Amino acid sequence: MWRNIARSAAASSLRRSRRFSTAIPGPCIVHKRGADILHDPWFNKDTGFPLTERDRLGLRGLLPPRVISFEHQYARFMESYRSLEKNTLGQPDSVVSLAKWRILNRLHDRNETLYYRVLIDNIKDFAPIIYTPTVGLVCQNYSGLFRRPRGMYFSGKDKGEMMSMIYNWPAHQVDMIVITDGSRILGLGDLGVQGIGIPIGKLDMYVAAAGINPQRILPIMLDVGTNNQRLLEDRLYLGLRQPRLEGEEYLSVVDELMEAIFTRWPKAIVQFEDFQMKWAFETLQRYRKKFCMFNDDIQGTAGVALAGLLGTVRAQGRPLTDFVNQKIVVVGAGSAGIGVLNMAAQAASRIAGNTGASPNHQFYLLDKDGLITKERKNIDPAAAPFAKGPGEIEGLREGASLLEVVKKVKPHVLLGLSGVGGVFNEEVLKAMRESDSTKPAIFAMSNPTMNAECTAADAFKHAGENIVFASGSPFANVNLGNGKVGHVNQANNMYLFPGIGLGTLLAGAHFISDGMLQAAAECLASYMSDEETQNGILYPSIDSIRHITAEVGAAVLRAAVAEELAEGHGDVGPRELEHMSKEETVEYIIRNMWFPIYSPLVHEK
Ligand SMILES: NC(=O)c1ccc[n+]([C@@H]2O[C@H](COP(=O)([O-])OP(=O)(O)OC[C@H]3O[C@@H](n4cnc5c(N)ncnc54)[C@H](O)[C@@H]3O)[C@@H](O)[C@H]2O)c1
Ligand SMILES: O=C(O)C[C@H](O)C(=O)O
Ligand SMILES: [Mg+2]
Repeated sequence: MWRNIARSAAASSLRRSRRFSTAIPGPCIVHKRGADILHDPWFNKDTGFPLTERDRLGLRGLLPPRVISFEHQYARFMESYRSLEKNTLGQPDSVVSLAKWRILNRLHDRNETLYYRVLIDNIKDFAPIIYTPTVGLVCQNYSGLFRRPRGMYFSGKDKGEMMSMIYNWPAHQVDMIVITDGSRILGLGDLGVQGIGIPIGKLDMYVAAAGINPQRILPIMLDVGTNNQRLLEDRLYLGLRQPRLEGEEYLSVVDELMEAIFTRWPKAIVQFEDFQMKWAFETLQRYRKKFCMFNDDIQGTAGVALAGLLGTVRAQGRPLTDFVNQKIVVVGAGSAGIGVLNMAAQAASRIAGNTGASPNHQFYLLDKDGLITKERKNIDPAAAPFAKGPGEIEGLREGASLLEVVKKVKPHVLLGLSGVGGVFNEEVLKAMRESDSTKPAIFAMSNPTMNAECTAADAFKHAGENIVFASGSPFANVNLGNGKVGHVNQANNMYLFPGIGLGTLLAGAHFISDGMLQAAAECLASYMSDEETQNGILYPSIDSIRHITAEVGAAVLRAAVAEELAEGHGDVGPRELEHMSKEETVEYIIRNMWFPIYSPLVHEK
């Protein structure tokens, strides 16, 4: 009975997702035979190899005789996943999440086609396991969890060797690379080499959401040491046991890696992820015009937050032009917080029609030392444009506490990117009841869950039921009683980075412009209907992430075409891209999404 239910549920979700599949899978060339294929997750089909293929590839006798269909393999995996869920009921969240991660990771290591199919079809359930928040726990426990490597590892000790090392990667073509130096993993700090989990999780989202072929992705860890004393003393730690490289020494290592990457794959796109603030901004500035790259924490996050901020204006039933009047308090002046403010300021001045008035007078920025004003000593240059002058903050002093700021400003929006769990405490949330907005917005965007500025339940309890709430990590909707539900949005850059990467790739752009990023944010902002935003729903459900990504990708591609940055991809040249309508561009993007289906394997020496 259960088997049938599991199978029919699997079959219906397979049907649902087929709209993204290409009709008949073309053959796939493989340069291996026999057991080597079974041990290669790109090509392995486990018991799914048809008999003719077993003969052709020298697999006969290496597998049990019965051939199991893909649908049956899928149902079998889902059954074991569901029984794991049943068997771990009542155990601590971290134990359950890690057990789920392990079973998914084992499949990932064995059979990527089946892995990505279950991931795509069950993205809402599985994203919190392979991505945020569980990926944070995985990074924290990486040395103990390590079984086999994934991606590439470059270290400070490889200086002078990177250009040849990059050719050790087995794929001929790589489209998307996510790279970290592990220095600021989510809100968990410096995790050194253990941060490799982040590029892996981000690239899984690229496959699931953007349909990038998993044979063309590459997670990279750049290990320049760690300043995390606990890791340096941990005998199981797998990274370099030395303090982080700094200054020119650090930059020369990153330079060498970037040169190596783009020498081998000139058309690749590189996403920088979870670099500590000083290097996040510095590397973005250094490489942005030279290579096709972006920083997701600065630029991806900014677009997602801006879409949410515009959504909160619509949620109040006000026209978008009212955005310039919104008082926004940003807590956290790091790469993410400053990135958000830069993009919000650009949007405000666009909306204000470039009147020349200071676009950011409605923004308030706090860091660990409180409100940032022009009196701040050694102010970070990136934060300086948002520092308040004496005339702008009557009654507030340099370093004023968050509570003081909220009480005085009565902001429309309170947005946290501080990495500190619980800083939106009961008093702060209660103070938001006095907000000048009819629907105050609370964005607790820090990750993972423990580091969120507040929980969803606390936000609705203390700040009131009429708030709009969003968090970076997933929380369940809140039951407000009397049949009412407090909707929880997930304000996470996963809604944008896959579309930014895919749109740039298919445009064949060599540079990711502000216009392309702005197009991505605007596309996400306009995705929801007025009715949805007025019900506090600012972002779509993650179930539709492939569709959102197709739309965002098309917006990015069209912006690249408009700016004459598109050079085309494969057989499709810039002229053809130029002549595509909006709908045709979305269709083009969808047609180019890889979909997990077993292809006939053809051996070639
Ligand atoms: N939801 C998303 O999509 C998303 C995207 C990017 C980053 N993030 C999260 O945002 C957080 C910050 O990321 P980042 O790259 O900006 O980090 P960062 O280290 O560059 O910056 C953190 C900032 O928070 C400030 N801060 C620390 N303690 C504070 C306190 N008690 N009160 C006020 N400010 C405080 C610091 O002074 C610093 O300015 C992380 O938890 C990260 O996971 C979420
Ligand atoms: O990784 C995430 O979930 C979002 C973001 O990039 C972060 O650093 O927190
Ligand atoms: Mg990040």
